Amino acid sequence: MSGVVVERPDDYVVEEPQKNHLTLEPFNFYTNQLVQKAVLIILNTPIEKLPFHQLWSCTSVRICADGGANRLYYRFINDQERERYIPDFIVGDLDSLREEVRQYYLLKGTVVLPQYTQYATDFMKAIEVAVLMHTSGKDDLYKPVDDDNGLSHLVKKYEQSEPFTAYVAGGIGGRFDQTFHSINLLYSTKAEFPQIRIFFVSDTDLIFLVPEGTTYVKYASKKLFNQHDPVPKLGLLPFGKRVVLSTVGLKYDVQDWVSEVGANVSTSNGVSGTTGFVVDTSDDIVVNVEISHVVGQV
Ligand SMILES: Nc1ncnc2c1ncn2[C@@H]1O[C@H](COP(=O)(O)OP(=O)(O)OP(=O)(O)O)[C@@H](O)[C@H]1O
Ligand SMILES: Cc1ncc(C[n+]2csc(CCO)c2C)c(N)n1
Repeated sequence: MSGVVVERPDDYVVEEPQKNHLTLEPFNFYTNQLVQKAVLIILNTPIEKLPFHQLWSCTSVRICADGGANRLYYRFINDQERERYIPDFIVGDLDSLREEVRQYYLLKGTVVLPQYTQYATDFMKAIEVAVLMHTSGKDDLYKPVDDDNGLSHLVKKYEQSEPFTAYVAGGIGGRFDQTFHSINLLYSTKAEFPQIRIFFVSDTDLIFLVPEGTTYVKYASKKLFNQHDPVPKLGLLPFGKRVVLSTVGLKYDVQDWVSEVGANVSTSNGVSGTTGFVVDTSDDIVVNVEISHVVGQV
């Protein structure tokens, strides 16, 4: 079998790579500082166990995909709390949006954008809003938009979009086709909107695409995203093509290791790197890192 696996100590100091690389800082939202150009997309899955306040305060545009607005609304027990968290947009076919929720956010100034097409998911529609907000066409979102598929046309009209980060609350771990759709969007948005960097935040994991090439995943400390496990669990998941992987800073570092669905896949690996780890991959893969935060901490 090709490739080598090397077991590392629980804490392993990793230097930033010398060669040309991409740096990702997926855990920055925990620092409560605004991540430049970040948006929050709230999907229709439970949000109670997410680090919600950090996600909210690190983003400047907040978009609910249809029933995601219900999740936001019912997260709060009274209007005094609720009115501090007003989304900018609610978008989708609106078959899940509760009437009292729609009324409330409309009164508070949220733009409600019906998009009735049944050839795109509400999540995809939310991504289109996020993209448009980073183009010169953002003002069009505040004018009437064709309510079937108008967003897709607008997105095509304004091609250039500035790079930005999208944190996605939920979308993983619920219905299996929806979960797979979320994973698929990591690949399809890279092709269609390469300027977006998507990070899914689930109850248990941070999930993101690591593109072909060398990526340095950087953080101040493992404690920032996981206070329970000194070696947070991690998976290197080749949902796309067969890949050849080399890593530095994982509990089970691999070198020239061939990985594909149906053969070897590195699951139940762990993060050893004290302030970062490096993944070198011949094609795009998905990485999940186990997160945990102290219960009760905002
Ligand atoms: N059970 C689930 N598991 C994972 N993600 C979900 C689940 N339900 C909804 N989502 C995500 O939340 C988004 C909004 O969902 P909502 O239930 O409001 O609309 P829907 O009409 O059921 O979904 P869609 O029309 O997008 O298929 C979906 O597009 C999807 O990304
Ligand atoms: C080949 C194909 N498969 C499934 C759907 C159904 N679908 C996909 S997204 C969506 C919107 C849900 O709000 C619906 C119903 C389709 N149109 N085409």
